[in-house]
Amino acid sequence: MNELWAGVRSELEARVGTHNFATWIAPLDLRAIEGGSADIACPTRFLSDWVSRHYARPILDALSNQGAEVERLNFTIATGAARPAPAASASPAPAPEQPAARVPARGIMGDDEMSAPLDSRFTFDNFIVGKPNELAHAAARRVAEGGPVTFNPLFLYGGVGLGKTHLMHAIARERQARDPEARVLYLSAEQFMYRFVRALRERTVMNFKELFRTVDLLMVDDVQFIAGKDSTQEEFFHTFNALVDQGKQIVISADRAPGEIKDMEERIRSRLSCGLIVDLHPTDYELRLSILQSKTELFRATYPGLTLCDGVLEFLAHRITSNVRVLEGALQRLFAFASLTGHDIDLDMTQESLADILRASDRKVSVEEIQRKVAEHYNIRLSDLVGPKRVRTLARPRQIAMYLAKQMTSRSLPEIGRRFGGRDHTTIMHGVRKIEELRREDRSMAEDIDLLRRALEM
Ligand SMILES: Nc1ncnc2c1ncn2[C@@H]1O[C@H](COP(=O)(O)OP(=O)(O)OP(=O)(O)O)[C@@H](O)[C@H]1O
Repeated sequence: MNELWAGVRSELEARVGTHNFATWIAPLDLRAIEGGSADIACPTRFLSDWVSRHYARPILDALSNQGAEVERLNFTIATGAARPAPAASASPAPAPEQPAARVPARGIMGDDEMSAPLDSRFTFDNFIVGKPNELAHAAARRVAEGGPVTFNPLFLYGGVGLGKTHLMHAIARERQARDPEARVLYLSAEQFMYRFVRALRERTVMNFKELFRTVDLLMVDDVQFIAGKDSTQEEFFHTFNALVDQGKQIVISADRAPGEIKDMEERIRSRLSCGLIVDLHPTDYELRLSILQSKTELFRATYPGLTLCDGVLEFLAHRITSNVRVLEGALQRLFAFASLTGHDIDLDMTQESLADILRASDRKVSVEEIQRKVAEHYNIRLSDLVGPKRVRTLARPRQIAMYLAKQMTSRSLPEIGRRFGGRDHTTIMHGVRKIEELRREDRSMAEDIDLLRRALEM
């Protein structure tokens, strides 16, 4: 069934175009074919209505071309069972302002193939800065300016979809714009490995080495990929050292801090830790709202005349906390639906058309898990965490647990209060506000909370 559906999907993608495919077909899943009827799971009623009205014929044709005898499509609404919707997909949703232009960075030594394409949307101008990413942004800007190398490497890390690649592309683009002669090389660690393997196969390792050792700025995205790949790590290590020795800037990104990358050789970890290590923290509400506001301006230019009702962006910023890519995809889908149906983008339409994304974003961690984790982290007893004692050593962790419970679960304040030994909702509100305040003022407190949040999200 999977193979058949994969064939149907690729045929449909070619027939309806990437954008329509991502919006309408990607969220569908073929479950069974019986008695001439194909059972297709679909995340929302809205989507199934639209697909059955507009895409039934292409789907039937594609099924038949793949050898399946199907006369009817039967859509069922499957909670949380669909394939990733476009918003949650691995590749960024094409932004409206430009047709996702990917242009190669100026390659080193005239070889354009060496540098991976840069996404023209990933610029500093399009990067929204907030508390969670301000340090990463400032460091990226500093590197993009060029001049004497002050920290080497710049190591950017953070969870999925928080803007690492965006910043890397922005650095490459800006640096190249400031200094057209500079040899800037941006590529993923995976591409580094493939190029190295190809050089081994084609016996062109000397050329490979020369190319990589003569760049002015080397940027390697998702470096965790080479963990456990011995000869690639070895080559990476030598490239790294050669460039550092020549005073050339290196920028690295990864999904975690150097010390936490498993199967990475110790000497590489230690090299990676030598420069500036900057964490892109999970987004907060304010940053999500600013990003949504900025992306909305872009969408308005592509879909003029659509009405976006009050409260929709706030609702999205509140409910979709996972990552910016999902947030962007959600907005993209809303505008696409609205332009096709002529509806205003209001809360009802948002809830209906994004039901699958909202469900997936529902925070699944429980208040009890949060309490356990916080108690463990501060080395106090769970019974003390929820109990009545007011000493500071218990009260602060308790307020942190209340804050996380508010942030990470959909429980109301009274519900949280009940789970904290029957406390009143005003006590919970006070605790949440206190921590919000402390987070802003006290960096180590903010880091502690982020650490706990990440541990709970794992
Ligand atoms: N602060 C921001 N302002 C504007 N757009 C952002 C911001 N952060 C992330 N984005 C957007 O979110 C999407 C995902 O970002 P990006 O690809 O850079 O994430 P990443 O951290 O590299 O994730 P991954 O680990 O999956 O590679 C991109 O479209 C990017 O433009």
